[in-house]
Amino acid sequence: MAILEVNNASVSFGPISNRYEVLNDLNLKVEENEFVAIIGFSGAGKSTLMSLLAGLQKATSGKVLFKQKPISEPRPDLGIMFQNYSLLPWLSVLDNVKIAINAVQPKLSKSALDEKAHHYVKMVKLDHAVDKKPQELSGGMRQRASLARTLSLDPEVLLLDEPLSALDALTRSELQDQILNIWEKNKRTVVMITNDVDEAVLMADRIIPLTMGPAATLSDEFKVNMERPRNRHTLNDHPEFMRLKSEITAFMMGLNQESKKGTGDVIPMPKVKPKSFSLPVMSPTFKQNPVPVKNSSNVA
Ligand SMILES: Nc1ncnc2c1ncn2[C@@H]1O[C@H](COP(=O)(O)OP(=O)(O)OP(=O)(O)O)[C@@H](O)[C@H]1O
Repeated sequence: MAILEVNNASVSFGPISNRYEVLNDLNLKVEENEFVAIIGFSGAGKSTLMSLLAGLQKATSGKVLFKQKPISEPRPDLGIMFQNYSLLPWLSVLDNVKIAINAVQPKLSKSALDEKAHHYVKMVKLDHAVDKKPQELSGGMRQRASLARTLSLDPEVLLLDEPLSALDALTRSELQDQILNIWEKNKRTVVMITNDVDEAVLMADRIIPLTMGPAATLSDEFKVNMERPRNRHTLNDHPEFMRLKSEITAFMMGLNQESKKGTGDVIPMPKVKPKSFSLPVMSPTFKQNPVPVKNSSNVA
């Protein structure tokens, strides 16, 4: 039975006279303990989709259900990690994690809270920076602090909006493994947004492309029929990995081409004809000694 379900959901912004439809008629079913990757271009509406799944954004039409019940507001069992970190700037890394844990487990003793917060900070390899404030961290460190905070809530569903995009390749690999570990060991459900096809194939059970906006929608999925644990070191030689990677890449390039059709490249000209047009006949003296014409745009 699906733990998370989207039924014919659309999201639009702006007044009725000037509606901007970001998402159109989305349908999605995520089963318990599944790992689903959503892949899409910048501006397609991926974050809007995540906000919709997290209960932060209401659907203009259609429904979003968690365990068969409509999601009306954010809830701790749907843990979202935003692309833009959203850490509290006046709190240290440790306190940012503590405040999140405290919100869902207010009765935890001070020492238990401290221990739990340290556990998650260590998990994302930020133990050397526990006392640093967000502005003292690099982008990648902020991303890790944000991930620690989301993981510390121990949510049933992890909604990860490009969680690894600001990381260097090595840290990115390490955190991919961490997320996979947490998902496998704790039997969690993950919906992750990424724009990295390799990452999606390495991590997910299913990969669902989001078409280009406006009015983006979810395309047919790609199933990743590869045994787990997947070995990142031999992945490039795996025939299924190579097949999926090339099929998904070709599909995404097709979406990109499709969205360019009829836009930007050729500007349609209005269907108007000048009434009459003839060049003035110039006198011989003008040809020999033309008086320069002052152009308003280059007059000092
Ligand atoms: N609250 C809002 N009001 C009006 N327009 C919005 C709002 N939120 C998002 N949009 C518009 O919806 C579109 C999709 O935005 P969204 O942030 O979901 O895209 P994205 O795929 O996550 O982009 P990126 O990968 O660049 O972060 C954009 O054109 C954005 O301007």
